[in-house]
Amino acid sequence: MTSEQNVLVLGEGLEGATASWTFSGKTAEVFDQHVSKSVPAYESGHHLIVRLSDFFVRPDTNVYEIGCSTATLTAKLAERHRRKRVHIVGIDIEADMVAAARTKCEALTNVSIVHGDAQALDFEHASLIVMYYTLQFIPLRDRPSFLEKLYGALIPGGAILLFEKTVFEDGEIQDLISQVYHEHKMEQGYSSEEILGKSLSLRGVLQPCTSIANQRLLRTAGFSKVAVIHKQLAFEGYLAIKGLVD
Ligand SMILES: C[S@@+](CC[C@H](N)C(=O)[O-])C[C@H]1O[C@@H](n2cnc3c(N)ncnc32)[C@H](O)[C@@H]1O
Repeated sequence: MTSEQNVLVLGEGLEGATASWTFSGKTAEVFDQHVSKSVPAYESGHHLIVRLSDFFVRPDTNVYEIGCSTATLTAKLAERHRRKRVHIVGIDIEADMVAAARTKCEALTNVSIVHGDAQALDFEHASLIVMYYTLQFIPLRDRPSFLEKLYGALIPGGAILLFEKTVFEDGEIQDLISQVYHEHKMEQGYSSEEILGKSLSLRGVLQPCTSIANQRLLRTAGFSKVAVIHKQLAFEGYLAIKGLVD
């Protein structure tokens, strides 16, 4: 039997097929556990974003988390800025994620959870836009215009915090980082079959770029200041600031 025909095991009881990873259905139910085991430094990345958000979030603006999943980070941002007259907006394309996000944010009066494809939505008067491992699921050809749209929605001095899984330019480094990442997943309790299954299911769905390409994308969209602010194996975070003058 070929890998295309196999039912793949993906961890947390999830099943799938090659090149067919989805965030809908059962994935939403087990997402919090799955993502925190799969993404190295998942929680410390959230902490970094929350701390950095203090420098950019302004009263009477919108703060967006695009691809909020179950709203773990959206809720942390809302809690941090609850005294600031700021509207925190979590967005996700998957109805099951949106339902879980709305439940998690029920008690937070400064949060809206929007169901939709971020590529088709309008953004406005934003002081901060966060994408925590979401842009990697948007088709490569659409990323330049999408980032230009987000740049246009930011107020001067506003920022984007973008986290992405990346690939290394050097094949040898890519190979050894991949091996260490597999070991990390084994330490999280995943079997070899689950690790391979997840990797096959993400084929063509998660499209990573190099660090250089991501930084170039941000600069081309208009951001005058771009820096790498987080790095753990292939998982990288960028801060991109819109200049006070365009
Ligand atoms: C890796 S998860 C994000 C994790 C989340 N930010 C966190 O901190 O736990 C990616 C999310 O992006 C969503 N997504 C993918 N493409 C999207 C799009 N075009 N518009 C809105 N959400 C999207 C997926 O449904 C998924 O929930």
